[in-house]
Amino acid sequence: MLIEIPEVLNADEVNQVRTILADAAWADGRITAGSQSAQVKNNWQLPEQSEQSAAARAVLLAALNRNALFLSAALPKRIFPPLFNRYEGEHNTFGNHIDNAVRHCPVTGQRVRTDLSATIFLADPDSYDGGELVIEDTYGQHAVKLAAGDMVLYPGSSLHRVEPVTHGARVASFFWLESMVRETERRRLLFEMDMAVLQLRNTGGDSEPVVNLTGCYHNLLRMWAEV
Ligand SMILES: O=C(O)CCC(=O)C(=O)O
Ligand SMILES: [Fe+2]
Repeated sequence: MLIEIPEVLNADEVNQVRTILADAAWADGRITAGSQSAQVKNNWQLPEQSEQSAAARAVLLAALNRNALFLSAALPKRIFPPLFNRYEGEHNTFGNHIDNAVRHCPVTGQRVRTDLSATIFLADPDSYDGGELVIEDTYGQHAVKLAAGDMVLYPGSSLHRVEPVTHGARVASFFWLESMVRETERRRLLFEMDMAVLQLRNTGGDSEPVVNLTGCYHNLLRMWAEV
């Protein structure tokens, strides 16, 4: 399941993050790549321990933690501290790869199973050419290029790539998370149920069947969640 979540960051927060990143020292993106993805990775990344990473990350994590759609779709257990990347010049790109299954976080010292991968776009899509995030799933390929502040969430098991950036600069945050519900299909079912219940509540209020359905949602979550 691929989910696009609009305006995770509002315009002020996008500007805040852009200002923080404006005078950051970018490093070779291969600093966090596994041996296979390092062969196809050609971009820039902010060192995860840098002051700017910490400041920009704080803005993002606050925004993620208040976003109901994100919380419902991801059911996060552990969020790997968001990283920042930049594709600019000499046709920066990141070829087909699947993200490492488990990541060790140098900031928290925790291991995170990458059930979900995420990108939050930070540059205006009109300001650069190329740079689509192409994600393959059982329904084919999806090319994703979103407005600044928007996020895409997709299963960590997906083959994906970033198309070459042929003009301008593509700046984004990317990260992984471990979900309380490991299986994509279970998570998807819960998300669809949550959204449907929300719609019913908004249109018809808390009728008895709606209360019962809400109970079913929580009882399924109780059955499947690892916390
Ligand atoms: O830049 C992106 O949108 C994704 C980056 C990516 O796939 C990765 O760093 O593993
Ligand atoms: Fe990736």
